[in-house]
Amino acid sequence: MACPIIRVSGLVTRFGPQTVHDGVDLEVRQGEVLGVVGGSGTGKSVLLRAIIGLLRPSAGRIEVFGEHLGALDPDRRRLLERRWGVLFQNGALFSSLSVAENVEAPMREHTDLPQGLMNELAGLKIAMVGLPADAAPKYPSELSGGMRKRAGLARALALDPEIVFLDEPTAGLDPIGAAQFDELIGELSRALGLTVVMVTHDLDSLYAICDRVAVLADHKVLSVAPVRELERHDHPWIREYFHGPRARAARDSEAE
Ligand SMILES: Nc1ncnc2c1ncn2[C@@H]1O[C@H](COP(=O)(O)OP(=O)(O)OP(=O)(O)O)[C@@H](O)[C@H]1O
Repeated sequence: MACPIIRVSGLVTRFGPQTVHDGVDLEVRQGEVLGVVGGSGTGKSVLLRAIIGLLRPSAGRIEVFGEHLGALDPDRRRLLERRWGVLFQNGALFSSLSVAENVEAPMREHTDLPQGLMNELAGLKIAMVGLPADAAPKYPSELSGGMRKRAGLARALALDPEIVFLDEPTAGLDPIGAAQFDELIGELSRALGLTVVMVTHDLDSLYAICDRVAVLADHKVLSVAPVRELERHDHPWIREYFHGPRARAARDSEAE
């Protein structure tokens, strides 16, 4: 069995009187595509932000690549940050930078590569996510939603990360665009041996590319299992989620 690349134990997250997580445990295995699902407001995005160190948990421990995030000095933290890439919910591109400049931004922040090499690498990443070369000089406002997501993914891949975190990558895409994006993530994960942690509401994505799915409910991770096993879980939210009409449609399209 692949070893855990991320280990979250006893995570508690509170905002004032609100407790979002109350003892979240989760292990992510190297090379897997892990989906994170749960009702609205159950703390999926907050969990992602805690794992990448954007948010300090109230209690608990988060280890990434065996390093305890809470105990890292800033230099070690920066080294660790180079090993993952993040695609935020809306792509979060810098609107005043071209696509190529967006992809180069992490290189500029974390490396001393000469400009020529950065240009070349950005071109490679742009091609890798299936964008045409003429997208490179364009600004985010000149791209479709699907192209912006791809550009965000190219930026997440800029430093050849070992883990990619995706927050609702297919939200806002039409079903064909969403399926193509799923396919791209699956292909990249296989080809590059990437570990992918993906917050999603998209049942199609779970069936299409996730090796396992973690369910957040009742302030905890209730279960982590392949989607076919989760279908048999008896928690009311999981039952409703996996046995509603949308789940049936997703299962049927996977079977086709
Ligand atoms: N910085 C913050 N300060 C205060 N409350 C916050 C903060 N960030 C998130 N929250 C609260 O934490 C809860 C969980 O938020 P989160 O965005 O993780 O939910 P989610 O499961 O991703 O939901 P959705 O599926 O609707 O995107 C929400 O009630 C939210 O209002």
